[in-house]
Amino acid sequence: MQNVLVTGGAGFIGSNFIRYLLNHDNAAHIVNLDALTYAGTLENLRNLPDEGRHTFIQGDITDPDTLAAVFTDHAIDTVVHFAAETHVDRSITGPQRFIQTNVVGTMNLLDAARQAWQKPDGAYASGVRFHHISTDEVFGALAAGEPAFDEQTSYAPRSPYAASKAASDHLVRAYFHSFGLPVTITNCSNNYGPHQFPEKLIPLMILNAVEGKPLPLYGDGQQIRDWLYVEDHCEAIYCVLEKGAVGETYGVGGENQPTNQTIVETICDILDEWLPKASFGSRRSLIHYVSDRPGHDRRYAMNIEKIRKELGWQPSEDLDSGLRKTIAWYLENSAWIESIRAKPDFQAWMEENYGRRSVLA
Ligand SMILES: Cc1cn([C@H]2C[C@H](O)[C@@H](COP(=O)(O)OP(=O)(O)O[C@H]3O[C@H](C)C(=O)[C@H](O)[C@H]3O)O2)c(=O)[nH]c1=O
Repeated sequence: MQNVLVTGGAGFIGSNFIRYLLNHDNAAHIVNLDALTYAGTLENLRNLPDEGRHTFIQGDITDPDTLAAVFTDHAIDTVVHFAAETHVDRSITGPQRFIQTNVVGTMNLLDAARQAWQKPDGAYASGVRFHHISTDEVFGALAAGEPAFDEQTSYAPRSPYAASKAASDHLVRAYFHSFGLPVTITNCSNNYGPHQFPEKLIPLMILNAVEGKPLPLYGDGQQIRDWLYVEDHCEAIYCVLEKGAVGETYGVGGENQPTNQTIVETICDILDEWLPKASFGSRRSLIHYVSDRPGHDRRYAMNIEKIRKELGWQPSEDLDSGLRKTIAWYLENSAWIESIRAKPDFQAWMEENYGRRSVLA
């Protein structure tokens, strides 16, 4: 792994991965290709360790010419593909962009890798790897008590976002089987941690609770996610790049499965402990139950026995300490928050989203 193309490296997980790689791998040079859509920001790349090994290029994976030039100009030997539209609510109000970026963009990237790496005899340059970052949402929804998803679970996506990621996973496997492209895939559970865009549950609730704004829980708030601290996720990806077998898929989860209500209550309690007492009393009083997300998946959970047994990875962050680190980061990074808030798309989305949901209780 010498010249690593990270797509979507100005986003939440991608920028955390770049930091992780620069800290843990002395040799890797990173080319970060990011379109800087609403969720990507150069603020995520401030103060990188060993900055000289990071090159930023603004560009879109839906443009094949951009991709061909990046592979040629930078002699890319490894791809770690994060670039995607990721917010389920946005996929419900506007699926088009999800298909363009997540499906067409992934296929373009697979084509570019194949063109750059495949020799005339059909063999590939040695040591090349295409790693695809995916999600446990491709497996659909679990009921309470059902066993967690694993690598054998059938695909059953239910949101346009999940369907687009399922399609991208199928394409990556198709390029392995049809063209021999050396691929690996990870399907991760819900990430949280520093630099996450505040449209997602945890950062939205932190910022609203700090400001005394309503905390909108969808439906009954009893949905379950499997929360994975982003640095644990980055470690898992690095582990798969180092030790994972070509053609294989690995599930990555956090083994923390509280209800959404418990997560939000815990955030409120930590802020009550850390900040001066609010005039309205406990921050839990800000919780409002609002109309549910259409087709809301009840529960996700990822079985991690394969990656644990075969590659020796397991998450190390427990939810309470991970949440405390995350909340501390948001409290200490007001400049980052202001830069996100200044984005016109952020304001428009928050207004539209709050307007759409009626407060039920
Ligand atoms: C924003 C928001 C969310 N929620 C609920 C909806 C979900 O049950 C849970 C988490 O929602 P969020 O939108 O943060 O994430 P998911 O829909 O679970 O999907 C996330 O995790 C997977 C793995 C990905 O692959 C997605 O890219 C990622 O966005 O909280 C609320 O109750 N209120 C809110 O205001």
